Amino acid sequence: MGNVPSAVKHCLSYQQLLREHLWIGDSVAGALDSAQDSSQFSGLPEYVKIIEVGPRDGLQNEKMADHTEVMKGIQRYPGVRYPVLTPNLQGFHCAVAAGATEISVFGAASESFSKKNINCSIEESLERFEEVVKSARHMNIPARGYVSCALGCPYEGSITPQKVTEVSKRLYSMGCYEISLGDTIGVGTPGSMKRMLESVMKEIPAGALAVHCHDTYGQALANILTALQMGINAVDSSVSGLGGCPYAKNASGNVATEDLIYMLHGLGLKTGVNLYKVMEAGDFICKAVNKTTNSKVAQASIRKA
Ligand SMILES: CC(C)(COP(=O)([O-])OP(=O)([O-])OC[C@H]1O[C@@H](n2cnc3c(N)ncnc32)[C@H](O)[C@@H]1OP(=O)([O-])[O-])[C@@H](O)C(=O)NCCC(=O)NCCSC(=O)C[C@@](C)(O)CC(=O)[O-]
Repeated sequence: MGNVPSAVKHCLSYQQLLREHLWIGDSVAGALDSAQDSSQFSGLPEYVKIIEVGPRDGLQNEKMADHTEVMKGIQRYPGVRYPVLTPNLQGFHCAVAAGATEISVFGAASESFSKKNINCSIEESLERFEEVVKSARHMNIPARGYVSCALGCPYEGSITPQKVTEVSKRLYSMGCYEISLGDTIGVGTPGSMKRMLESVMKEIPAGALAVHCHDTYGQALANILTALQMGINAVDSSVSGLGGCPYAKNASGNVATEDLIYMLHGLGLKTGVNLYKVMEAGDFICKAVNKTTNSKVAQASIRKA
């Protein structure tokens, strides 16, 4: 990795740790001492897919080199997808050249956020995404779609469930296999999550939806539980709760992967992920970027040690 800056080196070893311990899915053995019982909750899925966004969302506020350098540096393993956010065709071609095996287009349900984040209107963004997703499909590269500001916008305040539904439907119709609904600034509550999902699920099946909850107001786990009860079984999270969006000032990171796993395993749901090994990855990356973990589970285990 000759001239790779140290932040990127950290990212590479971090990716490695996550791959080994999270994406490959070690067996879950005795992750929790507490009783595992989901019987009090109706409608929960048996298995929850966790989409680890730490290497991207978790580090996007850090001073780091371009993704090409990171993608070139990582060691590839069979069966592992290496997704990259691609705002336009230019980004798509760079990502493919760098070996991305999955891409995500990222739109918003708020005009103002769309303009700040990707410098175009919602309609223009959807036209660009059409081209990107079409190219991805030609190359058999799976495409995922994000809808930011699904529960509120840092510039416009509240966003209607209808708008979220409209943008999600367009992304789904163009061929995104999964739509991740982002509470970008973490202002949602179980009530607003339920209202938004009720609307979106009239157009898109639960199996093609994921939630992406930032934890600014401490509502992320409650919002995720609401989504699970409504039949969603894919959840984005970031190890140690690192991250935030450069265009959503004061928004905290995503829900911590450790806390999410703790809740899911406590409910008796399967994830295929070993909590302790994720905590090791969290400890590693926090030290590397000189941050304190936002994971309550990790904090509790530090206090216990
Ligand atoms: C989308 C752009 C690039 C438009 O930026 P722009 O300035 O409108 O682009 P442009 O087409 O006018 O081109 C200007 C220059 O940018 C270059 N350019 C054009 N496209 C690319 C590209 N893909 N990669 C590299 N370079 C690019 C292009 O080549 C040109 O270079 P020049 O000729 O001046 O040297 C910009 O606004 C941008 O980079 N936005 C991304 C910002 C970002 O990373 N935001 C955080 C992502 S996280 C998120 O959105 C939320 C999420 C997903 O986590 C979920 C949630 O929490 O809600």
